[in-house]
Amino acid sequence: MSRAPGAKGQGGQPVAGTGGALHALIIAAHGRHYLAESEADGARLQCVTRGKKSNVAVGDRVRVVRTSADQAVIEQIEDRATLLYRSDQYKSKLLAANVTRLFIVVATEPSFADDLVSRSLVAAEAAGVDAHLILNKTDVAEQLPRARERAGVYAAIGYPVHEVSARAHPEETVAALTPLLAGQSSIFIGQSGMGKSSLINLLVPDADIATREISAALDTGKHTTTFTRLYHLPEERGGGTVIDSPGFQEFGLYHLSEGQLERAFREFGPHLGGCKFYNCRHLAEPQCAVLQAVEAGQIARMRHQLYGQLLHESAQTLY
Ligand SMILES: Nc1nc2c(ncn2[C@@H]2O[C@H](COP(=O)(O)OP(=O)(O)OP(=O)(O)O)[C@@H](O)[C@H]2O)c(=O)[nH]1
Ligand SMILES: [Zn+2]
Repeated sequence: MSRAPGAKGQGGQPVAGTGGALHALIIAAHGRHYLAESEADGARLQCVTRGKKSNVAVGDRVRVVRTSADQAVIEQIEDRATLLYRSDQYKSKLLAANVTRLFIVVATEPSFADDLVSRSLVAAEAAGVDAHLILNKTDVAEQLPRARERAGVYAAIGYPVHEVSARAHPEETVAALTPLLAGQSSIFIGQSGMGKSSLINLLVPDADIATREISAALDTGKHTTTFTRLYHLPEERGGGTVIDSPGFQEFGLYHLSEGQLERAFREFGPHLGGCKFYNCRHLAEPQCAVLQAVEAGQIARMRHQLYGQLLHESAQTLY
């Protein structure tokens, strides 16, 4: 499949006989190339944006104008219910749009990073997305108590933790996760090796075929796991969609303001307002209710340290 000289060559004008604007859902993104699915008939369209804009995310609902049978230009992004993104000092990167639920996949082994889990939770809070943890590989018995204890820190502050084993108990895993996914627009994120692909393959029976099709349409060559894509869940299990994002090592949140950060640590909530200074940053101020809660063991030190790190990062943005 050749890629659109499309937009540029034809000035983005609709091709005669291909119809006018269409509503479509972005189901994959690879650099500035997107794959959209027509809401009318499910047709797949390779899309580009006008000019150098790259502010489109998987999960976006867009209005496109066809430039050929299978190519289109994105004209407009519909209002988003939610937008998840990460950022570094220099720029931000859209992760997914219109997601209602985020699942962070962790496992008994390899060991997971609290830093990445907490950053994902902060991103979810800031975006207004409901967040859950999936603790996979419960069959690895020796590591289970420790992993449970570590996941328990998140359960204690209100994030549901679902224990599954994609390999040893696939049917139970599907049964446990299906009601959580039905009718939702979900995203799965996780470090490499946690079993995210194994879970997606259980939940989306034709995920491999769909990925190959998307990869071919986007012309990504061998890099099949380096792009974010959206799958439809089987109707007989209640439908919904799930976005699989490639694993990443870093989850920068430089774009969040101090106020957003304070609110994104939900266990700080009951203590906010109890500080001596109304503009307390909860770092080293005297009579800070948050610091007192850390000392009293009511707030996990690890979480407070990350809060401090994120405040530091939010002061570093160059954009
Ligand atoms: N013991 C055990 N192993 C599992 C389970 N689920 C997945 N694995 C194994 O864990 C390894 C990683 O699984 P993947 O599904 O490839 O993990 P991933 O998180 O998608 O990792 P990347 O593909 O690197 O992003 C594979 O060898 C799986 O067979 C489980 O429930 N129990
Ligand atoms: Zn304070």
